[in-house]
Amino acid sequence: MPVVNVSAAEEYQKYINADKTTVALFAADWAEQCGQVNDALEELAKITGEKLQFISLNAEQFPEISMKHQIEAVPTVIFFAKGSAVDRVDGVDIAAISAKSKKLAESASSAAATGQTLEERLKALINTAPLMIFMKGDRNGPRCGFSKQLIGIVNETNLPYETFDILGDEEVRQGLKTYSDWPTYPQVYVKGELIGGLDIIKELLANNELESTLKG
Ligand SMILES: N[C@@H](CCC(=O)N[C@@H](CS)C(=O)NCC(=O)O)C(=O)O
Repeated sequence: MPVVNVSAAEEYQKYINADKTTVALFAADWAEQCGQVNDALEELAKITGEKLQFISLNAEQFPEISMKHQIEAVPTVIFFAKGSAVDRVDGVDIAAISAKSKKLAESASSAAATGQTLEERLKALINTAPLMIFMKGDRNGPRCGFSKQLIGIVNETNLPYETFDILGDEEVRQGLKTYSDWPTYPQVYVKGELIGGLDIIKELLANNELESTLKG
């Protein structure tokens, strides 16, 4: 399916709320670079056609939508999964748009192959191990100070655990925040139940309750 030029708000809503992930280009006629991004999306649509859908809309024609998504410059591309913005690229960064689109198409394929919904996938992921940590990076290379501190504390307990790098999967990164109603990473789960982030782990440590809590 080629890039669909959306001309009504209802049409836009229908696309972004669909089961298929939507790549939406916020554009303006006067900004030449939007054409470049549109052409790139047309090419991506040929490759990822079945997995993703592509739309473009005139940002100025939809001021409320543009404001809601803080469109400060055109072109901006926003990736929507079931109505929620899960990622974006501001400006003409064709490589980033292409990489993100391909990644989302891949995760759509794996979800389709296993027949899993995102919720089922998240549930399976948080139950991967009795002690499960969702973080930025991994235990050998945490990519955020909070995740690094958390790994340092958990390592002291010598308990076995598994990690999931949310930086490699935007759908999980955003989806788990909603699923668990917890807006940040790291997130620590024991037997599928959320314990909390770094502050909670520090609190448990200070109260001498960390090891017993992590054992479940
Ligand atoms: N006070 C938090 C600190 C964690 C935090 O603020 N994480 C931020 C920055 S690494 C985060 O995950 N933001 C959301 C995101 O990056 O998706 C805790 O106790 O875990």
